[in-house]
Amino acid sequence: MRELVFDCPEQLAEALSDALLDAGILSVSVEDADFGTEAEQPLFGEPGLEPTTQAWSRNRVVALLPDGEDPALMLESACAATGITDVPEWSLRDVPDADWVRLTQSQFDPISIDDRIWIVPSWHEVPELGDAISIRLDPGLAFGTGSHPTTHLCLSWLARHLQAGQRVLDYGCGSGILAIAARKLGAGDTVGIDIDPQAVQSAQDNASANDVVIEVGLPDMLPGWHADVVVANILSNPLKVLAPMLCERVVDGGHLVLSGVLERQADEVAAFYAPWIQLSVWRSLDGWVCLHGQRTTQAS
Ligand SMILES: C[S@@+](CC[C@H](N)C(=O)[O-])C[C@H]1O[C@@H](n2cnc3c(N)ncnc32)[C@H](O)[C@@H]1O
Repeated sequence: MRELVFDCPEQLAEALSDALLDAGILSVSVEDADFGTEAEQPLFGEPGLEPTTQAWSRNRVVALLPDGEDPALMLESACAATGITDVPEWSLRDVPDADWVRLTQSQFDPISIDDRIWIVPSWHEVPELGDAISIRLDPGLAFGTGSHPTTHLCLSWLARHLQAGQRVLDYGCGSGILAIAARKLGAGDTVGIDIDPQAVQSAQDNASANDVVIEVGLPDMLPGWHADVVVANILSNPLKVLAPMLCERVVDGGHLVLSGVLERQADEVAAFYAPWIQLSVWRSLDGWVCLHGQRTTQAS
C-alpha cells in the first residue's frame, strides 16, 4: 500500500483530512511536521480531555491510499471540496507489509500490579501466578487495561485492603477491571456503573470472560444497597460533582477510594468530600494520586 504525505498549516489540517476521507482515502493521521526538531511545540491537555488547540502550527498529513487510486486526483478533489486553490506539495511513500494484528498485540504484555494481580491479554500465556490473581483483558473500546497509573493505583489499593465478602461499588467502571479484580480478590456483591453504554457492554463481556458475576449498568441501575468499598476512577471534575452521591453510597466504617486525580488537584477534590469523608493521598504514581478515606459513623 502507499501513503500520500503533505504538510499544511493548522487551519487546513482538519478540513483537508475530512475531505480526503470523503474522497475515499482509507485513513488519515495528522502529525507534528516539526516533531523532533527545535521548532517542535507539544500540545498539552488534561488527560482524558481534548487539548484546546487541535493541531500544530505545521501539520504533516499522512493519508492511506486505496489500491489503484490516483493520489494527485484525490488531493485535488479534497482541495476543491474545501475551497483550497493552492494544492500542497505532496509525496508518496510505500507502507511495508506487516502483520498489524501481531504488531499491535506485541505492544500489550501482561501487567503485574505489586505481584498480586496480573492483567493478561487473551493472546498471552498466564504467567506463574503464585498467590496472585489473573484477569484476562484485551485492550478495547472502554478505558481500563491496567496500564494507566490511575487504574494501577486503584488495583493496588484493592489488592492490599479489600476484605473477603465486602460489597464493592465500582463507579465509572470502564472495562470493569476494578470490579472484576475485586470479585477475584474475594469481594461479595459487586456492581460496576458507567455512563457510557459501550463501557457497560465491555464490562459485561469482560466479567463473563473472567467467569465472575458482577452487576453492570448505567447510573440509573445503581442498586439500593450501600457498599463497604466504593472505588471511582474518573477525572477530578466529575468526581467533585459526584461527591455527595458517592459518599452516601459508603456504609459507616466503609472505604472510599478515588483516582483520576492529578497531584495538584488532590487538595481541591478532598475539599469537596470533606463534609462527609476526610480523604488523604494514599499513594501517587506518575503524577496521579489515589485518595482514600473511611466514612465514620458521625458522617451525615
Ligand atoms: C478513567 S475511566 C476508568 C475505568 C476503570 N474503572 C479503570 O479504573 O481503569 C473512567 C470511566 O468513568 C466513566 N464516567 C465518566 N463520568 C462518569 C459519570 N458521571 N458517571 C459514571 N461514569 C462516568 C467513563 O465513561 C469511563 O468509562
